[in-house]
Amino acid sequence: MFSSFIRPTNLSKKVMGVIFSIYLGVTCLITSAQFYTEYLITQDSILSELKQLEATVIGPVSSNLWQYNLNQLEVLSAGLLEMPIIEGVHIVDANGKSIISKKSYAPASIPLSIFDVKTDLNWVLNSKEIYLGSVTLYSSSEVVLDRVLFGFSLIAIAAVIKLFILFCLFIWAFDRYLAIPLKELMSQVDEVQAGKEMNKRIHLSTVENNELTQLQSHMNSMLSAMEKDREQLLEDEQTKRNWLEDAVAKRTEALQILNEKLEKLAKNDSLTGILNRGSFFDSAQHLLTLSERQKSSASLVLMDLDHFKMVNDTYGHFIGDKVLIHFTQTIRSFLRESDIFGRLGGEEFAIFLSGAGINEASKLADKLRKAISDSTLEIDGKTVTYTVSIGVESSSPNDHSIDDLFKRADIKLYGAKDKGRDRVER
Ligand SMILES: Nc1nc2c(ncn2[C@@H]2O[C@H](COP(=O)(O)OP(=O)(O)OP(=O)(O)O)[C@@H](O)[C@H]2O)c(=O)[nH]1
Repeated sequence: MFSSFIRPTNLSKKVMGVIFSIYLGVTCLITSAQFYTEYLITQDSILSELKQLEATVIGPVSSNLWQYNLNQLEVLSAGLLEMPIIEGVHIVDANGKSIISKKSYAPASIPLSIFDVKTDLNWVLNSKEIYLGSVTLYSSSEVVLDRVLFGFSLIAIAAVIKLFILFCLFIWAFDRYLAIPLKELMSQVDEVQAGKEMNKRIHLSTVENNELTQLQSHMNSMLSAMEKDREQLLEDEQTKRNWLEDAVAKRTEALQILNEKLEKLAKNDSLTGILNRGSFFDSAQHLLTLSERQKSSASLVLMDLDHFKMVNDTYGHFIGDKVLIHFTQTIRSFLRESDIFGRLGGEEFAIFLSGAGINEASKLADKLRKAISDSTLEIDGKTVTYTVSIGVESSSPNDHSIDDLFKRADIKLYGAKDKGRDRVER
């Protein structure tokens, strides 16, 4: 019946159990003390009633005993036994011999306790008091209990009613001031825990300022501190992430630049910056295949500086290098974007011209030769001039490999050298 009334929490059950056990124990103790006190008071009142009775009957009993009228004594004692508070009557003579001994209860059902009042019987003759014996009236616990029972029943019923009313009031108060707010607090804590909103706070519907509202404000302070910490953590994490992304981006950029440099180094000649032998032949082969497919012509211009050893020997390697750079820059200024220019090694260079026939290539070669032989270099106060020999060869439909074209151009170049240098052979 109470299970729906009491909030189903272990705490409430435990608190109720403890409080009601204590309350029940205390109530039982007080009720027992009340009952015992009532018993003693009732017993005293019965004793005084017995004494009054004895005082009333002492005259007739003494008279009958003086006359030794046993029949009258029998009737008198039977009459006394009829009274509800008397359980027994005992009359003895002056020698202590029992004359009347009557009990209202059966020998098998002796009461728990028996108490009595005893009075001596005297007879006055010629102003002289003669001792006749004594009369004792008995009463018992049964009589006291009979009287007390009603009052005690009232006390017990009042105690049970009080207990029940207090029980209900306590449950209501416990529920109203503790169980409901606690349940509300728990459900809001669960909501905060389950939800993603960090700014959510606990808000109890009770407005009284008590330990629960203090707990609520402590919890809210804790939640605020947690939110602040979390925000700080997120901020730190974001800063770290930004720093990391920045570092990765910088490193990637550096790697890209390095890769480009490496690629350039692998493909280009370190002194002149134009394609090296390997890259030149790769690109030239690719373009030759393309020209072959497009059935267009292509030409290879092979160049070798004349008596370059002498330049080195005369001016030194440093100036020799400057001459190589000057040669490269001069040739490059005559070329188109689509032309391929490379250093094959030492002082030997080559140009691959896509879409150019032998005439066009020879014309260009002559322009180049003339530009070189006309140029004058002023280095460290020294004037240097030099020439170049050129062999020109155009592709034929049978040229699948750049090596074939190169071999033929090389022969032409040697021809130019043989014929006196500073010449173009085709
Ligand atoms: N300064 C410099 N000299 C180089 C470089 N590469 C090769 N040489 C020199 O170029 C010279 C080439 O000499 P040779 O092969 O005898 O040819 P040449 O003297 O030009 O004579 P011909 O080709 O017959 O006209 C050598 O002395 C090499 O040391 C370089 O990168 N820098």
